[in-house]
Amino acid sequence: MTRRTTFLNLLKSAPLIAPSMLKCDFGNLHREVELLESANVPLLHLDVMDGHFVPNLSYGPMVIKRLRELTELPFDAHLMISDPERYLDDYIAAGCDSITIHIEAVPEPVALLQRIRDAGVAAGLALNPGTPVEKIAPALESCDLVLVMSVEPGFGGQKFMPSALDKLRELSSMISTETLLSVDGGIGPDTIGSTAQAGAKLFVAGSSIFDASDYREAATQLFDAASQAASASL
Ligand SMILES: O=C(CO)[C@H](O)[C@H](O)COP(=O)(O)O
Repeated sequence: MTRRTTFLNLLKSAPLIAPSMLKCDFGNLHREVELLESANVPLLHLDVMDGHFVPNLSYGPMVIKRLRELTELPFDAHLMISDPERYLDDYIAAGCDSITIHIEAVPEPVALLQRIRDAGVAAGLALNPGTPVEKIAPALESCDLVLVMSVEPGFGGQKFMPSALDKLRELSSMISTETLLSVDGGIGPDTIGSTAQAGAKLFVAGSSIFDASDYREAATQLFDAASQAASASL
């Protein structure tokens, strides 16, 4: 079984709440991972920023490799970087289970998505708030995951942009049922329901988990809100 197959199997347990490891306490990574495992989250979302594609820097493959030694939770890596093809092998070797690149960084992404799949890793494509869905349409068959940004990428703690809802609705009618539709930015108890109704299955949550005193309670609240909204829209 490849990492890609295991990652895609997660879809069966949707809604999936993915803590965004941009907002964690980097001085206590081991403790943070333990707390997230006790919170029963199904995966971790790793925000990789290069200070060039986005105006912020986070962490790279060395930190991810060390994190990999701390947990068996699947890693959903979101590369907010220019020239991802240059660094791809490092993220594969670091133990990522899915790797998402940005259409704004790779306007012709099919070959790179295929390279990710050939490495046995799930391939994802993200689009920024200002990018229309048509830009990624030709590449959708090469995607295991599609990530709709509901804030401008770069920082946690921003306000959810409702324009993401139309994109989620449009994409859910375009992708296969085996593709994970993901949303990232400003996801909390008040916003997750509308994104679940619009078709999202994987919800990246930073502030709404890491600013809470009890990660388990926060993740459960998000899971329940997404489940209720998803079943109400059936
Ligand atoms: O990719 C990101 C920012 O580029 C983060 O994943 C995202 O913003 C999560 O943080 P929050 O839930 O606080 O919005």
